[in-house]
Amino acid sequence: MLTAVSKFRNKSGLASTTRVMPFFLSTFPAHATAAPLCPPPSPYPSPHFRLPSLPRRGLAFLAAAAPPRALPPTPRQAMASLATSTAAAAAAEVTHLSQRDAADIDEQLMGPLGFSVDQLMELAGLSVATAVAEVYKLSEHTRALIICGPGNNGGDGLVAARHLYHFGYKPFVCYPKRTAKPLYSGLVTQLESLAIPFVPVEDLPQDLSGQYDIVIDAMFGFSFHGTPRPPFDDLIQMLVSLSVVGDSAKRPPIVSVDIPSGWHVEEGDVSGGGIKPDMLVSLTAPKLCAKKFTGPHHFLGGRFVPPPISSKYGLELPPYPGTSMCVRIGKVPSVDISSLRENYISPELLENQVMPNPFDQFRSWFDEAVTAGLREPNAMALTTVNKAGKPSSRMVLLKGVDKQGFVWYTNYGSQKAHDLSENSNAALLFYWNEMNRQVRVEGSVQKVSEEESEKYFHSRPRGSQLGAIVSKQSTVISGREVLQQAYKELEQKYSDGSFIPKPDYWGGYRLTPNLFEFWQGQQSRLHDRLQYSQREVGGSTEWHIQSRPKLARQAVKIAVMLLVCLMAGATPNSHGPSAQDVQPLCSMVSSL
Ligand SMILES: NC(=O)C1=CN([C@@H]2O[C@H](COP(=O)(O)OP(=O)(O)OC[C@H]3O[C@@H](n4cnc5c(N)ncnc54)[C@H](O)[C@@H]3O)[C@@H](O)[C@H]2O)[C@H](O)CC1
Ligand SMILES: [K+]
Repeated sequence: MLTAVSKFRNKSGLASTTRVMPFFLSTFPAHATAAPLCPPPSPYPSPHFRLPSLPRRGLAFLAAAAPPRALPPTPRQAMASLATSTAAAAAAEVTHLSQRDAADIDEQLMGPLGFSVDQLMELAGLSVATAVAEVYKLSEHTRALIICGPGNNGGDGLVAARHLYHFGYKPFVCYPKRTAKPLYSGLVTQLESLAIPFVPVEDLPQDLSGQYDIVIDAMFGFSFHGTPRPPFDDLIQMLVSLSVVGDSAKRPPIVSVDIPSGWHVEEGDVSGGGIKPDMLVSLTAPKLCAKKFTGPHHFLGGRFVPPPISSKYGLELPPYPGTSMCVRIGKVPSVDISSLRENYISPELLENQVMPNPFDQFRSWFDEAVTAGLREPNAMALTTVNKAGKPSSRMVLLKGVDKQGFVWYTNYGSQKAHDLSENSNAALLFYWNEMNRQVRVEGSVQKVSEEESEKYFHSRPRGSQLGAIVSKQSTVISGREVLQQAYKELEQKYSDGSFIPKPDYWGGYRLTPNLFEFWQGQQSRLHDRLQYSQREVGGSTEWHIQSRPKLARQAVKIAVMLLVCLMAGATPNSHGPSAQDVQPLCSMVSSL
């Protein structure tokens, strides 16, 4: 039974992250065998419980099983990936503003369009914080130094500092030229109430690398002109020296808000000796200097541009994905795959905590995955192997599970069906990323009865029934229109709501397991793994559990015993160690 759920940590992007699994306190009730897949409280009917219909992708040119969509871990992650995909397409069309147009837009927004500076600054600062959090994960970039200038760019920095604090970062603010206006003093008071340290310029170390994991440059925005005056000249130089450190992994990344401070708003880094930020968060629309930005992460923030501004200035801006406050623009950086690393933090998975029957254990984890709001937790990778020993995998949707096995439906003319007709052995894999959990199931596969397939077929929406008839899986067709045309014709044929017969070439399969493996990711790759295999005991088959950590502990015990013998100089011919010698080591072994 699920008794506690906490929010999942975000996982995505380019750096290592720590994922904390919500803590599930499991009590394993005796009735668990009869627990439903979804929703949890109702009993599950025989022959197997049917999962509710979930949305499927459209049919491709090579007609294929409708694969489940990828499981997006959190809405924010989904947004992040969408942001990334939107970006490439949009990059070419994004409008870049002149200094004058940027100032004009500002005036329009805060004049006839009814915005206040506080509002815009809040949205701008929030965009900066969300863009930073999307790229620079908390686990590796905790300490953030935000250097704020005297104008609104500095105000954006103060707001971003507050949001970063609430996201879990540890902000430090350097704000040498404070502005007396209530808006700014309010922002300072808010930061003080969070005990965010304000660092005087003279207390900053010459080399910022040791003390901060990320530096946010919020000194100057689009109203900057000339050359920077003290103390910003020195601060900018500090960031310049930081950005020339060769190995970017060894220094904190620099994030510039709207304009890399000190750059000409339209011409960019004219002298070539200016800041070279790793990330630029353009606000409202990128300014002309952003064309000279060569860092890996260019984002757009300030999701407040109303249509009158867009049309007046002919703004072409990328759409913001979902509810995101920022969108990546520009080239998507190539990721070093080997650096993608998760540190899993989960409750322990111990032998004495799981149910003796793996079907019950599966149901318990499945119900927890559903309750935790995972998308399509019934998506599973099905691996089949043909008679030549060639394996192939694809995602399918589990449609039912009971003590007889795992059921899914498909076209009997598909590749998987062909493989299964030659070799009934198959494997299933469930991967519940956000819960740091994976379940492997292996066994043999048989077709379900025609009656069972009929029953399920007619429980599906009529559209899916027609889709199953139209889709001749794994056959090459000349185009999508062929399917659409066939679908249309069938739709017409059955427009009177009459009975749609199940085609012979469509039906279910059931995998009868002989092995289950439950995996739970743990810190430092010391994952928990419990395997259930079958054993013949007194003429009947029983499930037997083995755990990897247990095996590892046994190995350690043996090694320590061996050490005891070696230390005591024991050989087959010697008398071996005395009881006194062995006593402390034996206590150690038994405590393992
Ligand atoms: N509509 C929007 O796009 C929004 C933008 N926001 C942010 O506001 C800045 C622009 O703010 P603004 O106050 O006009 O100017 P700056 O912050 O760039 O700085 C002005 C400030 O700096 C001083 N200054 C100018 N040049 C120098 C120099 N050479 N040396 C020293 N000091 C200099 C000047 O005297 C002023 O005091 C925009 O970029 C966005 O970041 C809003 O927050 C949201 C709406
Ligand atoms: K800036």
